[in-house]
Amino acid sequence: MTHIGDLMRMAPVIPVLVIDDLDEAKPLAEALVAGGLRVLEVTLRTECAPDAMRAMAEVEGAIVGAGTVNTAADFETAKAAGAQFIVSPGLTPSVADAVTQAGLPFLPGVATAGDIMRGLEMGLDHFKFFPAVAAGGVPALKALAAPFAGCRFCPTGGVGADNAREWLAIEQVLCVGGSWVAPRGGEPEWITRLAREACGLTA
Ligand SMILES: O=C[C@H](O)COP(=O)(O)O
Ligand SMILES: CC(=O)C(=O)O
Repeated sequence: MTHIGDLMRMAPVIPVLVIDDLDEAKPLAEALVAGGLRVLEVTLRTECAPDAMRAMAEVEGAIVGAGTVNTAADFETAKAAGAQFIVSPGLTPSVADAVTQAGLPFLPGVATAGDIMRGLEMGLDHFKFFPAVAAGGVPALKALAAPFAGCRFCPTGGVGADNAREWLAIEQVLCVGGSWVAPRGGEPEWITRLAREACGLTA
């Protein structure tokens, strides 16, 4: 099984995608992969998200997972759509059990020390820090990460081209998540350019 840490190390940014129009899904994946971003999080926030995941998985090189997996039922939807990894804004036993039993890479959201401790009790040590800016920004994650040296993070929520480097400079941050690399309705050429710029963030 691919470990979530391996996916987090593939590029500095995991695009967080909200797809309204199924026809845009495959061109969007092509544009992001062309720009160097292969790990794609499709949020289950729109009706077409499961079909969008199926369409995007046809793109060579794309690794398509589901985000906004808030319940065990959402997990079943994601699994049926072929999700290769699972992202959740939070951490609950029902979602964590379902994902780990299925053996899929899992990136649950945490925002407090208690969240991280519950994750560690479940055998998890890679987390989304969400909502990154609203939960206190870079100083909050630095303080939170200090007692949990073995944990790794993907800050998401308010991260953009203007502040991503600051987050990526934190030793325990493997990548960031964000929607800025794929603005809704953006032209593919523009999205490829944004993806290339995102790939250069750790250069
Ligand atoms: O809910 C928001 C997503 O996690 C992405 O956040 P963002 O649009 O601030 O990048
Ligand atoms: C925000 C978030 O973590 C998600 O939609 O999965």
